[in-house]
Formats: sequence, C-alpha cells, structure tokens
Amino acid sequence: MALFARKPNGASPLRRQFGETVGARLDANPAVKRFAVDGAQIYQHPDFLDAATCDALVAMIDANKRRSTVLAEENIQEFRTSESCDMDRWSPDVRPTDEAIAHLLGIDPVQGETMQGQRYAVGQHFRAHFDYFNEKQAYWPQMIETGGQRTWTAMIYLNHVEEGGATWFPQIGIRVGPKKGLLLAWNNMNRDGSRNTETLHEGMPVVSGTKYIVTKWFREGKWIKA
Ligand SMILES: O=C(O)CCC(=O)C(=O)O
Ligand SMILES: [Fe+2]
Repeated sequence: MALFARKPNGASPLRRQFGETVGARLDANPAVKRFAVDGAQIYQHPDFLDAATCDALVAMIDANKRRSTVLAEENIQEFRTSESCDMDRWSPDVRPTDEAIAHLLGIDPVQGETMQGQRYAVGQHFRAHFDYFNEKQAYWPQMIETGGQRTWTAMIYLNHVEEGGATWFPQIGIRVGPKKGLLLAWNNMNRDGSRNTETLHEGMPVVSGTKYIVTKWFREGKWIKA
C-alpha cells in the first residue's frame, strides 16, 4: 500500500509528518509543557479535563469494565492485569472528550482508535511495552486494514491515586504520577518516522487506591472508514 510505504526500519514520510505537525501544535500551546528529554517527544497538559467530566468517565468505566487484553502473541496473563472497556465515541458523554483530544493534537478524529477506559485495582499494572505495532507479528495485516501504525498516544488520569500507578518511561527517565485531569501525550515514532524504542513505558502497580485512565491511540491512516 503506497500510503504506508516505508523503509525497512519503519521510517516513512507520513509518520515523520505527524511528529512535526503535532509537535509544532503542542509546542505552540501555552497550556502544554514538553518534557525536557531528547529521546522522545512527550508532553503534558496538567488541567486538560475538568473534575466533573473525569468523574463521569470513571462511572462509565466502572459500569462497563472487563478484563484487559493485549495484542501480542506472548504469554500475557500477568502482562496487563487491569480491567478495560471501549468508550463509545458517539455517546454524548464521551464525544466531547474524544474530539477534544484529537483537537489538542491536531489529528483528524477519524484516525483515533476507540478510546479505552482502564481501571487498576491495588497490585494491578501494565508491564513495560510499546504502543506501536510490531510489523512482523501476525496481527499486522489486520492493523493495516484499520489505519496502519500507531503514531501518537494520549492518556488522561481520571482520579487521584493514593499511592503507586505512575506511568514510567525507563529509557528516557520520566515517571508521571496520576493527577486528576492531567493529559500525557507522546509520539511513538522517531523524528524520521521510525519506531522509537525509547518510548517503552509501563503502568506501575497501584499500591493504594484505584487508578482510572482513558487512553487514545492515533493511527497514521483512518481508523474509521467513511
Ligand atoms: O496505565 C498507564 O499508566 C499506562 C497505560 C498504557 O501504557 C496504555 O494504555 O497503553
Ligand atoms: Fe501504553
């Protein structure tokens, strides 16, 4: 497929372009701060979502949660122990947040996957992983059909967690503790559009309390077909 044409290391003009345009847009937003690291483009918006909207999303996650799954063909029993649910993008309770995230990043909402709600109880975690797809795995042809590679990730912490539950990027040395309403966004690609291994990250175990987040992954192409 010409749209996803790329070099062997995954570099592609399309993927590079998302790094440039989204990065420039976030850099220009005074409410957003970039982390001072070279290894990846990673940003935070400390007050992205108001408390009432966070609370409403938490209630929806509690009402719809199921055991989380992952794509990799590995033994994943202990890999992602949280519970998750799909957040219906057309629901009037979800749509404004869904579209606000896309608008913040300047990515067409049709490139955003269905937003995922996640709930971590004490001891639950999401072990170190990459959000981008492994193009050698059996699932990749199916991912091409649904919009290709993941470029940017955005996640929002929906509540205060008493202890634990930070998001940790061990290779770039960033650890972000849950803060209600804070949005974290990062580019899973390098500047040249190749997959950035520095974006390895982990949802650390919750020590005390419960952690709620929503995550949105953006594709290089369209997730929603017209
Ligand atoms: O729970 C976290 O802090 C990280 C979640 C995550 O990595 C994901 O949803 O892809
Ligand atoms: Fe992730």
